[in-house]
Amino acid sequence: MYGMLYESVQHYIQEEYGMDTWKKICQIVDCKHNTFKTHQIYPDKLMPDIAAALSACTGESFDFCMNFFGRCFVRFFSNFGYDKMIRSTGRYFCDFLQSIDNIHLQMRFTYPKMKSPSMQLTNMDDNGAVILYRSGRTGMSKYLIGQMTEVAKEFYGLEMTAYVIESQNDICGGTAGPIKLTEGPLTVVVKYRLDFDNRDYMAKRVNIVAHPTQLKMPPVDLNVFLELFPFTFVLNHDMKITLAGEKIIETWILHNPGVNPKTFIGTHVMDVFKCRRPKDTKIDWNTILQMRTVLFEMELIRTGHNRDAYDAALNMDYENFDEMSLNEAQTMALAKADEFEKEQEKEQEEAAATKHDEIDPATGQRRPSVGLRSILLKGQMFYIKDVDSLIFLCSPLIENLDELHSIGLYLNDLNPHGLSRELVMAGWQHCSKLEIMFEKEEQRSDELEKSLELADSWKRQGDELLYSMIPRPIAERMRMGQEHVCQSFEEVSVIFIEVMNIYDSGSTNVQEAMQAVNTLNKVFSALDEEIISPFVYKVETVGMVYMAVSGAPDINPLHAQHACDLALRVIKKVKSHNLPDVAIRVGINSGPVVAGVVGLKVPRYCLFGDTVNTASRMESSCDPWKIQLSNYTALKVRDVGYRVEARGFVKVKGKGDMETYWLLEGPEE
Ligand code: HEM
Ligand SMILES: Nc1nc2c(ncn2[C@@H]2O[C@H](COP(=O)(O)OP(=O)(O)OP(=O)(O)O)[C@@H](O)[C@H]2O)c(=O)[nH]1
Repeated sequence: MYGMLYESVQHYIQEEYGMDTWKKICQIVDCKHNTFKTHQIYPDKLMPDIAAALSACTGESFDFCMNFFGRCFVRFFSNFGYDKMIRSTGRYFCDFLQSIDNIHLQMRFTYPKMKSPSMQLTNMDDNGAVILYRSGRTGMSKYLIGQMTEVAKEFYGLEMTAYVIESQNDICGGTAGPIKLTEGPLTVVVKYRLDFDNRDYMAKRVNIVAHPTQLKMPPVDLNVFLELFPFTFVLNHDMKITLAGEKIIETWILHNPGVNPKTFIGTHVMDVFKCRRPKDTKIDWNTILQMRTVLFEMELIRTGHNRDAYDAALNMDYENFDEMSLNEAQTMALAKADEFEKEQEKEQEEAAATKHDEIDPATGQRRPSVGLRSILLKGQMFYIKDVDSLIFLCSPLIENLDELHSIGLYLNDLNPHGLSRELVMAGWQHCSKLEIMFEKEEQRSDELEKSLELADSWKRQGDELLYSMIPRPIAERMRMGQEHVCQSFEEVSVIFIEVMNIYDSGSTNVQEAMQAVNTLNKVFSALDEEIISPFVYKVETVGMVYMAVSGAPDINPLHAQHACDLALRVIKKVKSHNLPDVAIRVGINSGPVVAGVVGLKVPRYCLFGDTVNTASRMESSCDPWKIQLSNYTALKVRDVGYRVEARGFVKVKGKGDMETYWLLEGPEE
């Protein structure tokens, strides 16, 4: 389904439910698109999936969400100026309801691959109407109610309520997916009752009094129609073709070279046509009689595709054929067809031999498939009382000159007054203009996609940098606008790790300094790898000292154990690096601290209090490759299985004699 529908959904979900809800929905439906491209096609199931996700996020029902999306679409397409098109469909809401098919048809140059639904107004009265919706997509039936409700309100000032009278295959679609009971695509058929004030429209219909001169009009000779609409055909009650325009017969011969042209007349319509729209329509007299306001699309069945046989068949003067010579013409046409087939096979072998590219280097376009494309006729079935027949007043649906050629037709085959030519030429110009526009749009949206990705990566890098200076929970609070983030913690464990013998600060040797920086970087990177948030948080590095904390900013009752685990891990890890002469020593102390972000230019998360000073002393008075715990920390972890050894009383600067412990190992695994 085209991106335009998804753009409207994304726009209004973000506007009415917020960006976070939209992000959550994208996560749920695994949608990778930051934006949707208007003219790009996306999976149909995404629409019901997004509705199911919105329903899960908001508690609204699935139907409510699909109805909401339908309303979003109508509100959104005004951005493209389509509201003017809706307003011009007719004075009354019923006029609009009968023009929806046409609206989609007129948009087929802009959305060439559109598979739009078909709508048929089957009944009207003062209080509303009944409309029949057919589509190859599941899950859109409530979407349509939203669209019609919004159009009725926005463009006709009508309050409309709609409900489903009966339906077939109207299942929700989406990833859960329709359970395909039958092979091939499902056709969804839904009949709605629309309740709205329709008195004006009904009154208008009654008041149109035919002018007296119109009352006694002479019947029109059907051949006039066939001249005006050379692709037209007439059907009797058995739905057999009783009359046909010159061009439809010619085209049928062209597409069915071996068949006797005379057989076209008298054949059942469904033996020579496929009904493309409305889907799955029963082609019988009574059904079609009910569908006079519906736009039909009939595709001519073709059995063959060769020009020469056509010329041969066309140049035959069938009028004077008796049965025998008629077969002669057929034989000749078939011989021509065989010849053509052989030529084609030879050409394809040559093409295969010369690595015939699918893409024509001259135009960069895919080479058209050899042979003729079938022709699609669009029109309405009218009942002509005088001859008690149905006439299919139609024109060929041809988008551009390439398509005209691929069907084997020329501009002068198209009826001059039927606007088909103008449409083809306009379509052709429109398409080429559109192609340029699409390319530009593709380019712009690719650039937008790239800049969004770049912005994303910068944001990620910025976040990483920020989180390296400030713990994530603190950064999020500051991002939400919380000013001075300062907190006191009853008890944390502070860890100081010093890298020793790495550099003689008195030395002036640059080489040594460079070497020291490299080694320090290796050791600190190894320490960084052991920091597992939210259990332990890296606070800072000052010179050769690496400071960490457990129990802030995330409260953590096991802070002492996590601090000791970190210490044991880093001793083991740095030892495993076997860096010559390098050693580390670790000091840990537990107690209360105050923590907060200080500084504007380079904000830092800092800890304050005597607990920090003591932890630092535990490190600075520790032996290489050892972990020294304060008395308080040692008693805390000894009770939970950590092996500690009393070091005795240590003279600690600014603290006097302190009883400290060595940490030997963690609890038995
Ligand atoms: C000028 C306005 C409109 C434009 C440009 C437009 C265009 C489209 C496009 C591009 C699609 C997607 C089809 C596909 O990707 O295959 C679509 C689908 C659809 N349109 Fe329209 N449309 C318009 C007005 C309307 C209105 C007014 C209604 C009904 C009140 C309507 C009913 C639908 C429905 C129900 C679908 C869903 C597809 C389905 O059910 O199979 N459209 N339309
Ligand atoms: N890296 C780091 N070290 C700290 C912090 N707070 C205190 N210290 C260290 O803890 C030790 C004890 O601090 P104090 O009791 O204030 O001692 P001081 O007199 O300021 O500093 P010294 O000259 O080392 O005695 C000192 O070595 C400080 O450098 C801190 O937030 N970060």
